[in-house]
Amino acid sequence: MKIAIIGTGYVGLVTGVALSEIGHNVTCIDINPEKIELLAKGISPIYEPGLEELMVKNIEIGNLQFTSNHIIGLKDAEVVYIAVGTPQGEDGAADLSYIFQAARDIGQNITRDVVVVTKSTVPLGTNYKVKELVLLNLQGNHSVEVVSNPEFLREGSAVYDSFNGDRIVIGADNPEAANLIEEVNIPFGLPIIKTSISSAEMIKYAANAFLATKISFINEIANLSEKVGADISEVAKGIGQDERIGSKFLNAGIGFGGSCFPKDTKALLKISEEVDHDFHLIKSVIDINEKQKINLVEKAKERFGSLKGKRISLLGLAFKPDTDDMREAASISVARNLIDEGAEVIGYDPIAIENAKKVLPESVTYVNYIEDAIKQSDIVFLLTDWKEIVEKALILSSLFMDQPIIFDGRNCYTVEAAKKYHVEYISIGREPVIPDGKKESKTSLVASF
Ligand SMILES: NC(=O)C1=CN([C@@H]2O[C@H](COP(=O)(O)OP(=O)(O)OC[C@H]3O[C@@H](n4cnc5c(N)ncnc54)[C@H](O)[C@@H]3O)[C@@H](O)[C@H]2O)C=CC1
Ligand SMILES: O=C(O)[C@H]1O[C@H](OP(=O)(O)OP(=O)(O)OC[C@H]2O[C@@H](n3ccc(=O)[nH]c3=O)[C@H](O)[C@@H]2O)[C@H](O)[C@@H](O)[C@@H]1O
Repeated sequence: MKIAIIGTGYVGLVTGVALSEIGHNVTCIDINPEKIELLAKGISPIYEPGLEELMVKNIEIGNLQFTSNHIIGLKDAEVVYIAVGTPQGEDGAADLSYIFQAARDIGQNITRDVVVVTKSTVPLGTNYKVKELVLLNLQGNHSVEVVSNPEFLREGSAVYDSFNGDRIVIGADNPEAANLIEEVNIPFGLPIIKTSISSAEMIKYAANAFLATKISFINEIANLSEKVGADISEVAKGIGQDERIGSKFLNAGIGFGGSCFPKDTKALLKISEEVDHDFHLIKSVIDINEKQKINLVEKAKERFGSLKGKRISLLGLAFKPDTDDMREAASISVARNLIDEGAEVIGYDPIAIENAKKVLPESVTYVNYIEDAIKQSDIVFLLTDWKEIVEKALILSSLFMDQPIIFDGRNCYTVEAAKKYHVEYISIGREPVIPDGKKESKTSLVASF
């Protein structure tokens, strides 16, 4: 089938590549000409494991094209996906300006009957507005249907998720349009759930809000556990074994970040306010998360009294491992707060440094190797559990720091491991580890590395 995708960000690009991989002829359109130039050369502008290889393969076999020209991209398209951003607006509601512009672009440039599929996360009722706008801008006599097809991929495993997702939601009021989009998706071999447009729009917000709630819940239990002498790792294991609860998304830490949970929880709150619904729970989820982001800074202040002049390395700057996305990353609030306290901040990330430079305070300095970050530090903050960081931070701190101390925002190590390496170790929802006895010799540490 001939498909056009508007927007080649995390969602649009991955969707375009995945649809081309299952045999569709896909043209991805973006208003950013630099992105399109890179993409046309087979270079992915984002770091996403496995994406570039699949993209190059489908460009070569002729299933995948890129353009910044809507006239070229929309010509003859039978299905048009909207995958533009819906960032948080000033009042917390989703900013729909990119969605509405995409709808106008579609209306002005389609050359045949189309089904418009909204992949972007949009508030209730948006799909109807999209249909209206497409029709209003239509240049010919074409029929237009809209389908809500929310996306559930996670950054860092977006390609895997596209082919292994738990479900595909198709929300449509018109059964023929729903059937067409089902046909597009059948080769994925995933369960398909058909709903009304409004239910599909709500499913996306409800899914993200539920996951965010699970995280804020476990973070509150972690904070309480610290005060009463329980250990959150044991508690999470104990409750996660109950199939009704499930073990996923029970990792306590420094709160959820990223391009979606923070904005989607706020957008859901706004949606509720607009219909006079007092959504108390989601308000608490957001508040808990705000506080949780600076949990480690508070702990460091308590431990040292003052952080003035302390050299603190932040290990992991992206909002989660395996991505270069810095949107709402915990490192942003942590760096700002540490600098306000007079600390010197050193940043390290395996992939996200260039993006981090655009959003972290100017006074942050960066190093290209984790070894250098730790060697220069009085205190280590572990913020993102990249595999490399987890493998190296504990042992390198033990090796290179005079008085090794790690504040771990992702609970990467066991208490036993911290004790073994004689590292002072402060994590979330667990007893701090205060090292006792003599540190192992450097030779024996190097040997075990
Ligand atoms: N990032 C993620 O992991 C997920 C995002 N979503 C949702 O998907 C949507 C897209 O998110 P991202 O891919 O992260 O956004 P993004 O900001 O990375 O990419 C959006 C792209 O759309 C382009 N664009 C904007 N207006 C355009 C127009 N009129 N014509 C052509 N291109 C245009 C921009 O230049 C940009 O490249 C959002 O609603 C988001 O909430 C849903 C699931 C996962
Ligand atoms: O709508 C979206 O954009 C996407 O949002 C999330 O995906 P993503 O933000 O890429 O990443 P997650 O793995 O969900 O992590 C989000 C944040 O929660 C944090 N988290 C996650 C899990 C956990 O147990 N604890 C925890 O603190 C992560 O560190 C990260 O900061 C959802 O998992 C996707 O299903 C959804 O499509």
